Amino acid sequence: MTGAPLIEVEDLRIDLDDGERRVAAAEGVSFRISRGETFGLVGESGCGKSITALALIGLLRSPLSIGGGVIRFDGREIQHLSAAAQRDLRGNRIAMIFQEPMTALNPVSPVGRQIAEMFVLHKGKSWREANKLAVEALASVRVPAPERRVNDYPHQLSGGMRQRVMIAIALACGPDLLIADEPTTALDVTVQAEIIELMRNLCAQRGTAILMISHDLGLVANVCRRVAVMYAGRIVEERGSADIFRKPSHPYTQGLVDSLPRLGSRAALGRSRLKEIAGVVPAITNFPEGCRFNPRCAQATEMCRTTPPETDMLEAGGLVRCHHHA
Ligand SMILES: Nc1ncnc2c1ncn2[C@@H]1O[C@H](COP(=O)(O)OP(=O)(O)OP(=O)(O)O)[C@@H](O)[C@H]1O
Repeated sequence: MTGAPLIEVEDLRIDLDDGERRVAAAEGVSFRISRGETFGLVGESGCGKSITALALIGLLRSPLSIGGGVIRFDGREIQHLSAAAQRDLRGNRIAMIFQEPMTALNPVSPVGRQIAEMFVLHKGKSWREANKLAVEALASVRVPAPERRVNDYPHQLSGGMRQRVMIAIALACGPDLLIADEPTTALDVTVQAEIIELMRNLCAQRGTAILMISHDLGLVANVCRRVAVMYAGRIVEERGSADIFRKPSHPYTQGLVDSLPRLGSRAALGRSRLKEIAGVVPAITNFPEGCRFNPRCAQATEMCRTTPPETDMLEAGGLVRCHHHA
């Protein structure tokens, strides 16, 4: 590990331009991830997690675009790289896996070929060599009988096996950063745990940093050392994973913690309902004045309705954006 961050996001703003006006879908987003570190981005659907990830890898497309701020990867500003250099960065140094592997995999190409392609395109290997490496890559993600499975098409594999193939493709070139956006949301719980364990182990062995994105705070805190909580396009709290559970500082984080089933609790046993956060995430075009969480917050005061809170450093370590933080 070196002291310099692997990726550094400073005051990032993402604009949505609907042809008539330009609004900020995300703003003031700042965080850093060191080499080999595990960092989570958590929040309900629509808070801006995925668009932040897409901005990091230069894949935002119209009507969304970067409206301000800086993204540095290994000291270089991503926005100022040529399209070819950005492509190279994506294949070689930053990889991404998504919720539904079927949309990322090519349905008419055997999975072995799709893995081998990474070695040919990004590492200059011959097809013969790349095919051998593809079998090894499938074995590394514990796909049984990899020498036969390389010939399978994506539809011949289960959801869990397809996600293993995606991990093999993502890690083929030995990236420095793996972005995992809801990687197991479509899978059932036991398969989910296996895939997370596999991803975590492989990245730890290879020193690959993870940016994990999910609506599930329990899952993210289990995998990541640090967690940033996002609400309505802003990071509202950033803490060490253990602290987030022990002493959440922002009322929104508190709400996310309260909505998690606890082992052995009545809710976990299905006998009572979990405590949900009342209300919904506002649409981008309708962010409230002041603190964006104020309409859903039991602690909101007049100041919360008029003045956006600044980011405060917490004595115990971490950051929070709330006028009345704990
Ligand atoms: N191509 C697009 N055009 C217009 N709005 C978009 C587009 N992509 C995302 N958005 C909007 O940007 C906001 C943030 O979306 P984003 O996908 O980042 O949320 P998220 O927190 O990742 O949630 P989810 O888990 O549902 O993907 C949402 O309000 C979404 O509707």
